[in-house]
Amino acid sequence: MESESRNSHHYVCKCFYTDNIYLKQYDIHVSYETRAQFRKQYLALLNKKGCVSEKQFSDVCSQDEYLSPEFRELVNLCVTGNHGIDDVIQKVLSLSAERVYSFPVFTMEFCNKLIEELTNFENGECPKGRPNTMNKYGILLNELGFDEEFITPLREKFLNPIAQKLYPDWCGQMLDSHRAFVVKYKLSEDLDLGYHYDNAEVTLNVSLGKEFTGGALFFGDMRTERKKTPTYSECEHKPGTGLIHRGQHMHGALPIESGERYNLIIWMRASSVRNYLCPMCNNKPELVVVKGDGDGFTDNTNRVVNVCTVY
Ligand SMILES: O=C(O)CCC(=O)C(=O)O
Ligand SMILES: [Fe+2]
Repeated sequence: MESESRNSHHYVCKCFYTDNIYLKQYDIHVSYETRAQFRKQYLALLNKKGCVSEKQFSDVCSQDEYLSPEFRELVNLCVTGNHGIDDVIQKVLSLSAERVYSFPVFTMEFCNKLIEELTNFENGECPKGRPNTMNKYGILLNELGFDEEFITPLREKFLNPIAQKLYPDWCGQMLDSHRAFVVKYKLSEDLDLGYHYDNAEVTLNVSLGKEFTGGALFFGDMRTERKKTPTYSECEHKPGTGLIHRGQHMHGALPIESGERYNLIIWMRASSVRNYLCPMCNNKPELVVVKGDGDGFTDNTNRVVNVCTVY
């Protein structure tokens, strides 16, 4: 029984990414690969259903238009044909740190809107949790109600196919939950982030802006492969662009020198691996029930440790 659940992966068919997309407003299911294909195939039908102006057509197309065109092309490459890791690596930028890649993710228009939302939330009265013990000014995206409508579909539809190609050895094909938050750095607030590894199998870190100098990420060794002479490389942030890396790849952030820096961090997790080995303590996890989403462990055994947790 145990080995069965250890080996059983979960799959979706490739068509999940492009077909059977329901447009509630027009009550039709469509396929969307490119805007040109979509226009050719559906414009007449949409016209009949009352989608008559160019603006209405653009609104229909814009469901994914917060994503940069290069990002959508990258995902398309990952889900169509039998492209291997080398084809995908050619489409992304390989950075100086080992197996750290960068690619455009969001449009700048979207980044600006997201920062505006985050600022409103920060200035509001709601009590706020913090993403982890290292950030005083971070914002957890589930507290903004962004998980269901934004991060979960982004992970399932777009990030999983990329992680699957780039990190098959880090369960890139089995990512089934996440913790998403925004970190913020500014001269009078948090300046930098200490050297650490993430509670994640694969991490995406997207720079949202605003304007800043300094604040580059630095990478060292993998947590479990510390070298005598540690490796060290720096990777700059570029607004709209994401960096993807293995969660266990040790890293930190250099001090910001001016301006304000906001980055969206998505720690992606695979229950199939962490259920057997906790990446934080390196032991078999002892499960403790918590309120909220927990850290990506699932309970196959019903063995839960009874301790008090402080929220
Ligand atoms: O400041 C950054 O861009 C990195 C943040 C980070 O590594 C983390 O929160 O895990
Ligand atoms: Fe990190």
